[in-house]
Parts: sequence; structure tokens; C-alpha cells
Amino acid sequence: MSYEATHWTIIPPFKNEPPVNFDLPENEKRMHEALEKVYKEFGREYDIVIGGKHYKTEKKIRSINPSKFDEVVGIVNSATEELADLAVQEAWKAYETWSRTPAWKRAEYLLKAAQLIRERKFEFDAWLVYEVGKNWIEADADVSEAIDFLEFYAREMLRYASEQPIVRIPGEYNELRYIPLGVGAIIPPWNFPLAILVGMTSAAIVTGNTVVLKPASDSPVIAAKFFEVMREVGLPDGVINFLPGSGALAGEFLVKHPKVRFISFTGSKDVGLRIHELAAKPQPGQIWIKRTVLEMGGKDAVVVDETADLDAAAEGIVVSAFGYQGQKCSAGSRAIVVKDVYDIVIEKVLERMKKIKMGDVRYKENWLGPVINKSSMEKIMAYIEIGKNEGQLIWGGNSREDLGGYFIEPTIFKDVAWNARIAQEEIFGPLLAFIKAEDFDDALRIANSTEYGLTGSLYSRDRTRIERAKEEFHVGNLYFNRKCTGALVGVHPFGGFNMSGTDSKAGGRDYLGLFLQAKVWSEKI
Ligand SMILES: NC(=O)c1ccc[n+]([C@@H]2O[C@H](COP(=O)([O-])OP(=O)(O)OC[C@H]3O[C@@H](n4cnc5c(N)ncnc54)[C@H](O)[C@@H]3O)[C@@H](O)[C@H]2O)c1
Ligand SMILES: N[C@@H](CCC=O)C(=O)O
Repeated sequence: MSYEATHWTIIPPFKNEPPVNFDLPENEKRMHEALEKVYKEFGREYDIVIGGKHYKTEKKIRSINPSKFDEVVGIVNSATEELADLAVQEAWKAYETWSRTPAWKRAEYLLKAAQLIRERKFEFDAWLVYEVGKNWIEADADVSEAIDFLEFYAREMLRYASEQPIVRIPGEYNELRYIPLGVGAIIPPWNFPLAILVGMTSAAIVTGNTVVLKPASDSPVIAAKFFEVMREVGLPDGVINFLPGSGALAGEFLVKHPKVRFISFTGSKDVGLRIHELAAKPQPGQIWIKRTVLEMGGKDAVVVDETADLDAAAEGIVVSAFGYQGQKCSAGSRAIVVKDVYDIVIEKVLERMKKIKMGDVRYKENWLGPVINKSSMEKIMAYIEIGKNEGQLIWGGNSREDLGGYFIEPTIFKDVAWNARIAQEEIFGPLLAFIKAEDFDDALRIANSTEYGLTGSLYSRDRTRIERAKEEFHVGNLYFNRKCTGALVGVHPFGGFNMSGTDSKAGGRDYLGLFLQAKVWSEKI
């Protein structure tokens, strides 16, 4: 048995990180203390770090609290093309030794980082509350998922590094080994600014690659906090190079760079397709086909038929549509309900809407927070105007900047046609479209009618329909009689079809393979 395999057996099996129960007074108190502590750190400046060296630039990115837009959570330096180029060079220098570091040792850094984040969970939760406007529960789910990715990919690396099954023949010794790709650009989104960033980065490095990490401009501080953790656990310089910067400058420059071997991106369809196009074109001096992992948007549906538990369906519709203000790729922004129960479901949803409290998420009672920034608010408000011509507004519809942040009332339109813009385009905000279906067949057809294919839910008690949906509801993550958000690492490997991306199945057993290439050696004996 290889050393990696031996190690694998002594690490306890993977278990998802349990969420914090904020209803316990002790936990509520700890969260208040964390919010206070983090608040005192507001306004700090974070450097670009390349090969362990710190850099400042003239241009800065100010990270704003979307719940209170006069609060600056932190300031980061914005990279130039020269620094981006240096980051790629330093990453290649570090690759020389990192790619030869044993897999178990690389995995150990992830396990240590998971433990540090676990010990500081309330503090990380607080950063997410302030920087991206997540309520306490959503923030804690994000941090738990980040810990899960570290724990899961550490174990996965040991599995990939252990002996791989191949057919044996007499007279030859044959072996297949997974080896890293080289230097990668990691380009994550702001909406799961810890979990997704940590998942993408840790998968790339535990497999022996080195990376240039360009965080999203709305969430660079939490990215800097993760980078600090990786330095604290002793990750060698240059394995992760921390390079905040604009999407257009650092993003495109990195994507085109001839020495970038792979690009791991999670974000919008338009940017994902642009990266796909740029990465496909070989640059002078480039000697490989760039690998891209592109996880993109969704226009996800919750389907309800006449046999369903309608209370459970109404609850699922509300949580799927409005959890984290609808700013999830998995958000159920379409409720497709068969005509027999359409009005009842809407009534039940509206009853639940009355209970939603919106406001600054530093206060535990506010379930609905702000949207991420001004331009996002403007985009969502423009869709609300479009919606007024495409359906009947039955809830919300107003922006509430008067509360001091980028607040938009949760908004519902009914009687929306399946092909209306608000039923086809990803809005990424608290906007839900109710679509009436003739029957189950019609509902399924409507559910599949967009260019996306990320998540979906079916509420039904009809076993035959559930079995049909498994075959015909064309999404990467399909749920029955539960919400369409909240995939758990290891339990629900995540990724979508069609324009939702390359279906990488983050948090699944295939994921690390995307950052590796297989080499076979064969020796005559
Ligand atoms: N499928 C998934 O797993 C998943 C998960 C989370 C978010 N998302 C999607 O992400 C989107 C929201 O995130 P966002 O607003 O950060 O997306 P975005 O596409 O605007 O940005 C994502 C990242 O790309 C960078 N970027 C921007 N322009 C670039 C360019 N021209 N070249 C290279 N990089 C560039 C950004 O700085 C950011 O780091 C939504 O569409 C959502 O559905 C998908
Ligand atoms: N994995 C998350 C969504 C990530 C995209 O925003 C979920 O399952 O809700």
C-alpha cells in the first residue's frame, strides 16, 4: 500500500461541518462579539502578495458593506498587468517544488486551514455578513461549505494519489499516476465569496498546481482573510499568489497569458463564454491547450403538481427564490405550478412573504439583506420594470435605498409567459416569476425551456412523475420535495448543463481530475 493510501486510512471519514445554531444564547453572544471585533478592523488595507512579497498599487478597490453603503469594510490594491505577469512567473517558480511535494503533505495544509477556519468560524461569518450582506445563517453555511471543501479535497487528493486500478498483464509493470497541470488562474464570484473561492483554490493547489488567485471585486477582503489563513498554516510562498484586480484587466490578461495552463472560473454566462473564447486561441509561445473549468449562471425552476404537499411547496418556493436575496446560481427564480393548484400555491407563498423581515443583516432578525452593489440594484430594478409588462406584480417591486443599503423588496410577478424575459434571463436578485402550466407535461416542458440547466425542484407525490423527471428534467442538480438551493459538499456534487457551464461537479469525486493529467508508465520485467 502506498504512503498516501496509508494516510488516507488514518484520517477520519469526511463529515459535513455542522451549522451553528444561533438560537442558542451562547452562540448568539459569540456572533455579536465577532461582529464587534470585525467591525473594529474595517477600513484596513490588504496588499497584493506575489511569491511572498507584498505590493501596493496606486489604484485601490474599496469593499463596501452593501447593508450600509457608507461603511468601507476594507481596501485592496488593484493589480496592474506587470504584477499579473510577475504573479504567473512566481507561480511557476513555486511549481518546481510544490508539484513534487508529496500529496499527503499538500493535503495536510488544507486540513490545517480547515481547522483554523473552524476555530474562527464566528469571525468568518461576521466578515461575510458585512462584506456581501449574508444573513447569519447564510454566512455560516458559506463558511461551513468552505471548511467542507478543504476537508473533502484533502481526502480526495489522497485517493487520487494512491494506486489506480489498471489491468495487469504478465511481463510488464504498468502504472497510472495523476500529475498536476501547471499554473492556473482562479477567478471566483462574489456570491459565495469564501466557499467557492476556497473550493476552487484548494482543489487546484492540493493537486500540485500553483495559482494566481484573482478575487471578485465585491468580496476581496474575505479572500484576503483566507489567504492569511493559508500563510498561517505555512503554505510555501508562490503557491497561491493573491492578486485582486479588475475583471477586465487582470482577468483577461491572465486568461490570455501564454504561461497560464488552466483557468478555473465561476461567474456569469457572458464572462464564462468570453473566457472560453479567449482561452481557446493559442498565444505566441503557448505550448498547450488551455484547460477551462467554467461554472456559470442559472434560471432554475421549482415545479409543483396537483399531488404535491402544497405547504411544503410554498415554503420551498420562498426559500429557493429569496434565500440570500435570490443571488445564488441555484435560486429558484421560476415557480411553475399546474393550473389546478396555481392560485392556492400563490396564496400560500404570499402568506409566507408577510413574515419576511428585510434590513441590515448584522441584526439576526433580518432574513432578507441587500443586493450586492449599485449596478446590480439598477439591473434588478430594470427587470422589475420589464416584469410589469410581462406579468402581474403581486408583491414588492420597490427599491429601499432609504434604509442605507442596496435593498430591494422581494418581488413576485404572476401569470408570466414561459418565454417572457423575466422567465428566461438570469436576474440574480429577489425576483420570482409564477408561470401557470396546463399539466405536469407542460410544466416539465417549461422547466426545460431556458438555455440554462443548473438546478431544479419537483414537488409531487406521484412516483411515476418523479421517475420521469429523473430522465426528462434536464438539470445538473435535481431535487424532489425540497428546495433547489443548498447543495452539500460530498452529498450533492454541484454543477450544471448547457449554458450553466461545464458541469464540473464541485464537491464530488470527479472534481480533482479537472486539475490533473494522467501519465502512464510501462516497464518490461
Ligand atoms: N454555476 C455555479 O456554480 C455558480 C456559482 C456561483 C455563482 N455563479 C454565477 O456567477 C454569477 C454571479 O457572480 P459574479 O457577478 O461575480 O460574476 P462575473 O462573471 O461578473 O464575475 C466572476 C469573476 O470573473 C471576473 N471577471 C469579470 N470580467 C472578467 C473578464 N472579462 N475576464 C475574466 N474575468 C472576469 C470577476 O472579477 C469575478 O472575479 C451569476 O451568474 C451566478 O449564477 C455560478
Ligand atoms: N452551491 C450553491 C449555489 C452556488 C451558486 O451560487 C447551492 O447549491 O445553493
